Amino acid sequence: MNDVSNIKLVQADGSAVTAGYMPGFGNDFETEALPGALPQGMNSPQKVNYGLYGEQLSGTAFTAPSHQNERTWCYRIRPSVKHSGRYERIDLPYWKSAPHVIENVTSLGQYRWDPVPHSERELTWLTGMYTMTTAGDVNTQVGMASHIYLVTESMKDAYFYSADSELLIVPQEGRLRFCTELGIIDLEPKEIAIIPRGLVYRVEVIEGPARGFVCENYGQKFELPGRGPIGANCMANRRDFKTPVAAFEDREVPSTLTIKWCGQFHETKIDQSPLDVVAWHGNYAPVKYDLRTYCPVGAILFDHPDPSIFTVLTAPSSSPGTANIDFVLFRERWMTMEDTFRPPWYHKNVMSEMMGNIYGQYDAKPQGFVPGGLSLHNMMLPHGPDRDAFENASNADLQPEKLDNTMSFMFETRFPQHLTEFAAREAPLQDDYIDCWKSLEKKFDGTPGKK
Ligand SMILES: O=C(O)Cc1cc(O)ccc1O
Ligand SMILES: [Fe+2]
Repeated sequence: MNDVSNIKLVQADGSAVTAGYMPGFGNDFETEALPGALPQGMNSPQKVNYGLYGEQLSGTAFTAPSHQNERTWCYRIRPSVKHSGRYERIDLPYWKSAPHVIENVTSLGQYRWDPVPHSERELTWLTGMYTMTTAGDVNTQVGMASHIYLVTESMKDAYFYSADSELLIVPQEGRLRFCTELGIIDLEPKEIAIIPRGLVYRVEVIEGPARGFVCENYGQKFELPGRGPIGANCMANRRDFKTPVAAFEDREVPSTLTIKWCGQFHETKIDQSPLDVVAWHGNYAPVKYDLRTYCPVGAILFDHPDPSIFTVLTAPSSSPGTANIDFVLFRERWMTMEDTFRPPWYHKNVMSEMMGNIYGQYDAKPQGFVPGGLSLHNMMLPHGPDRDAFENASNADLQPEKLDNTMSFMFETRFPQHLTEFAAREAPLQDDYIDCWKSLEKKFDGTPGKK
């Protein structure tokens, strides 16, 4: 258990609190850690209570359509310009950004990795971020990167923000605390969090070592998918998303702030904690979500629908219906389809599929795709159930069956995903992955009838 006692969370009566949350996704929140800190009825009074500075954080263009427009008004001890200075380039050698196409690394292929193991190295949220794939272009704000994080150490008097991206975080092991400008998020496996572009934070280890997956979204923000004829309920429901209440630090200690900007990392020295927002209101905020509240909707008579029915969040691209990224969840559910091959069908997909296993067994790959592991089925590369999954599903007695104790996910992007050198040469790549289809037999013998 790491020491998290240097976190000072303040609530209205000045006493310490643990992380507290407000329900909803994309709604307008207001929260104050000290009574009366939030101006009412206006954003920029001539003087703000408590001597705070007013500052706007814009997550979309000022002129974005109103249903997409996101911004938050912060009332803080110092304006962010005081948490800034001269920037010096630093190197985080394992955190890569697109475009990052490496000569002699072949991204075309079906790949699978065992969990990246922990090592003796002491790693923070920044030094422990290992990029597996990149897609699109960080400079033109399209595409994504997938990362594995291995974190053993809390960031001490060190803060970070990404100007390039929002981060979707999917823990697999350990517990982390995200102390952000807008409040505190505690995160553990079976939950996810989104940290918006531009938001300053520090990551502490509550229970380590921690491992998980990150989807770094360079493009338009994640939103809830439209449910179409499904209606107003099921899948991910807005009320199950949780945004932290305001919490601030008034701490004057020499600190560093690291910024990710156009794929590069820059550091500046500051004299205090930048987590000094006492009150805020708006709709641009970090959020967490418990994946156990995801309500899957599926086929109840026959056939296997497209996996888009399990979309938790989607980050749109400029082409309607073709996502920059879909975050898709394969969790516990009943299989009831009659006369149906129930696991995923064999397929080739124009989208590129990076999958991760949080726990349990995935129905198309009963062996080899293990918790903490990843697989990549890149643009237009054939894949599907391994031989055992095929034989079992083709011959199963089709009673209603619960797929239990299973949680895998997919980061699916319209752009091809390029392997990093780390993914190709250092991470535990399974050389024999494609052999899982080798023993699929030819059953056709020219005669009609089911074989
Ligand atoms: O490839 C995979 O395992 C993911 C997937 C699951 C599914 O049910 C249908 C299509 C698909 O790509
Ligand atoms: Fe697939």
